[in-house]
Amino acid sequence: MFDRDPAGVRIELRALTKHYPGQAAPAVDNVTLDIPAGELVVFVGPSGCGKTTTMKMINRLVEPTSGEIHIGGQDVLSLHPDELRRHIGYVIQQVGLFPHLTIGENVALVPKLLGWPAARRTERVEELLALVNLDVATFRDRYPRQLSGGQQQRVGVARALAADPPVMLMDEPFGATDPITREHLQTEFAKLQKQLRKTIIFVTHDFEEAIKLGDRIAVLREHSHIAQYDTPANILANPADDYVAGFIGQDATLKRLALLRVEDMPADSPVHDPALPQVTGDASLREALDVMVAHGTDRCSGPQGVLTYAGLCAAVGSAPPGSGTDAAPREGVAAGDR
Ligand SMILES: Nc1ncnc2c1ncn2[C@@H]1O[C@H](COP(=O)(O)OP(=O)(O)OP(=O)(O)O)[C@@H](O)[C@H]1O
Repeated sequence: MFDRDPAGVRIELRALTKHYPGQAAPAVDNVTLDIPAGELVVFVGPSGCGKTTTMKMINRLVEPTSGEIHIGGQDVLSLHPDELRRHIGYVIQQVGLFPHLTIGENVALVPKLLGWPAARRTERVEELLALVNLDVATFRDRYPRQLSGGQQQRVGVARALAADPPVMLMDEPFGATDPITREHLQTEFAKLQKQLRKTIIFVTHDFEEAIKLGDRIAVLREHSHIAQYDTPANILANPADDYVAGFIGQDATLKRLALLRVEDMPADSPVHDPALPQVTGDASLREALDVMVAHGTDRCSGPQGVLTYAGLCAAVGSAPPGSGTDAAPREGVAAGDR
């Protein structure tokens, strides 16, 4: 099996097609895509374009009509589907926790199927609940209905990671949670993936979520045709066509600022200034801009030095309003764009 290395393996889709019986057109038509080992690739596209069908062919919940799928060089269609699915983590919007099993039992489901001894399962449950920020003593013996939606989603992620699969498929995993919980789960999950480096395919309708989480984004049209497949920064800077630009919306510059970190910027002046509004090194440039706007100033200080509004503009290749020097943000420009 391809999971000897839990750190992620390459996935290759070759001319993958699904034609559901009785349908006039294929749901997925001739899709070829390479997903590099250890990367998180997001499928974004309108409802019905074939995102879920494409994903479900990878763990064979849907059987392809034609084409090939290789995971870690192994031909997926030659494997037994049940056996295959035990080695691929799967997280869905409806979570799918068993209501009559405790949280601990839910998380240990696949390890139990794989025949792990009880002591190893217990240890793994403790490790995983800690990993997704759930207190073991509080949650292990509760039932799913005793958890909030966000907590249940965390359990869903822990369960998918239980057998340390190199591949995870995630279908709108945070889609059913309220916006604040959702943002929190996204931030936690981004940190987790930095550490784990699984190969992940993540389906969403939400372009902001795609930008925040994706190493790469596949923007899909009808029949899963690929409109653009690139890093978030490249898609924001150079959308392939009007269709992709339509997904990005009006505020591409703000989205690009959200991708860049203060610590990755050359400071305009490399001396920390305690008198200015402060930002942390891991804050995004969008957060730095928010701090400037909130304080009505065109500069703030990170640990490595001073950042200016003109510097932020230069980082995303746009000219500051006014003269091109350190002009203060026009009132309403940043805030009104959101
Ligand atoms: N079991 C099925 N039988 C017949 N047609 C199906 C089946 N499942 C999906 N389809 C059709 O295939 C197309 C793609 O569906 P799919 O669920 O893959 O899209 P999606 O992009 O994931 O949509 P959404 O974002 O709304 O979940 C749609 O036209 C859908 O109606």
